Amino acid sequence: MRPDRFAVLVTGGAGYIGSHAVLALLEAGWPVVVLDNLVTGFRWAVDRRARFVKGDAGDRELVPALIESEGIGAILHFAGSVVVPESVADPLKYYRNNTATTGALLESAVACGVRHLVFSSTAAVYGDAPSVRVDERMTPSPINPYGRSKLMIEAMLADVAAAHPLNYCALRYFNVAGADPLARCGQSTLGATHLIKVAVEAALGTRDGIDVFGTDFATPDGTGVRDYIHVTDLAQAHVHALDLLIAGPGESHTMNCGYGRGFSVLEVLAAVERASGQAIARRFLPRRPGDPGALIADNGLIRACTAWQPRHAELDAIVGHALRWERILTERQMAIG
Ligand SMILES: NC(=O)c1ccc[n+]([C@@H]2O[C@H](COP(=O)([O-])OP(=O)(O)OC[C@H]3O[C@@H](n4cnc5c(N)ncnc54)[C@H](O)[C@@H]3O)[C@@H](O)[C@H]2O)c1
Ligand SMILES: O=c1ccn([C@@H]2O[C@H](COP(=O)(O)OP(=O)(O)O[C@H]3O[C@H](CO)[C@H](O)[C@H](O)[C@H]3O)[C@@H](O)[C@H]2O)c(=O)[nH]1
Repeated sequence: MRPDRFAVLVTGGAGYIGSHAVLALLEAGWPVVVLDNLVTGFRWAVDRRARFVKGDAGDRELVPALIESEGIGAILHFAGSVVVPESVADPLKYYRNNTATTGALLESAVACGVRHLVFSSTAAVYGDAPSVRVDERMTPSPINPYGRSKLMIEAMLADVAAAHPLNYCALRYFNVAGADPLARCGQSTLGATHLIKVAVEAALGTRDGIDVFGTDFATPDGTGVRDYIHVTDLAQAHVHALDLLIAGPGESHTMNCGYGRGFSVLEVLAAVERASGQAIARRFLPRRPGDPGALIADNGLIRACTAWQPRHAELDAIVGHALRWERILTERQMAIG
């Protein structure tokens, strides 16, 4: 505990990335309050040392009351809708639950004098980037409503920080994967579409196999290349971002979160086969609409601005932890029947 410190509100703290961030904050000594409406998250995923409140991040009565009663001085804002194809089919859901909800959260934060906010942005803001390695100076150009809903929030944050005594870090996550190395939590999302999650499900037989979307990209083996970041390293980046906001002279930052290297779909499948000892059946299909061939983070900025030190960057570690968590989930589901 850091009794001299305020408490941190974690919206979406019952979700995949938020639940890992809660662990990182607790381990760094922060008192933590989680606010989550449980639309995709799980109450059991929240560490018992954190206070849990079920509710909406955009609730203009609940949030100010919570900020006042819990002594909240900073917000880590993970709550949102995250599925790209769904955002294409139902864009207004994304402008409501991402953009409008964050607007309401910011109103509460400003009204109550919250000074710091760390926001979950995404590499999806870059869209079809003109180069494989992207840095924060590139003009964002999202190609789907999900990315646009997040870029609108980045713009809103910049305006709010210019007008009020609140600074922020917008962290643009690349491809988040893996699970807590101590197996306390992991990705439990139902019907997930992320490659590593889908591949470990296929290895454990909870799905038949995997579709490989596109074999004709300008990449070494023709399949899509991504910068997979271990969720625990990403969670740690949030603790460093918070420290940066507190220490700094009120500046705000927009920073990539990735390792600066990429793996193809086939390399990921080979890693999952190595870790599980199971062959994964695959179908080769055309490209998914809107998929860039390769997307890799330039992470020079976060490395220069913070003391962030990735510890789990090896693909085998990311896949191994994801697989172990998937086994735990499968066993739990079998126990429930
Ligand atoms: N998973 C990725 O690869 C990835 C990549 C880039 C950015 N992000 C961003 O990171 C954040 C967390 O994503 P995740 O993968 O952990 O997703 P997730 O669905 O597991 O977590 C989101 C959490 O927010 C909660 N929630 C949603 N809307 C809410 C609301 N209005 N009020 C309160 N709680 C609400 C959900 O119940 C869930 O617990 C999201 O903002 C997402 O856009 C994720
Ligand atoms: O079943 C699958 C799933 C994925 N892929 C391929 O695997 C790669 C990674 O795909 P994911 O769906 O795991 O992730 P995306 O790169 O499409 O997008 C993810 O990372 C982005 C940032 O890089 C955004 O944050 C976005 O929200 C998040 O879903 C892509 O080449 C994709 O075509 C397959 O071949 N088969």
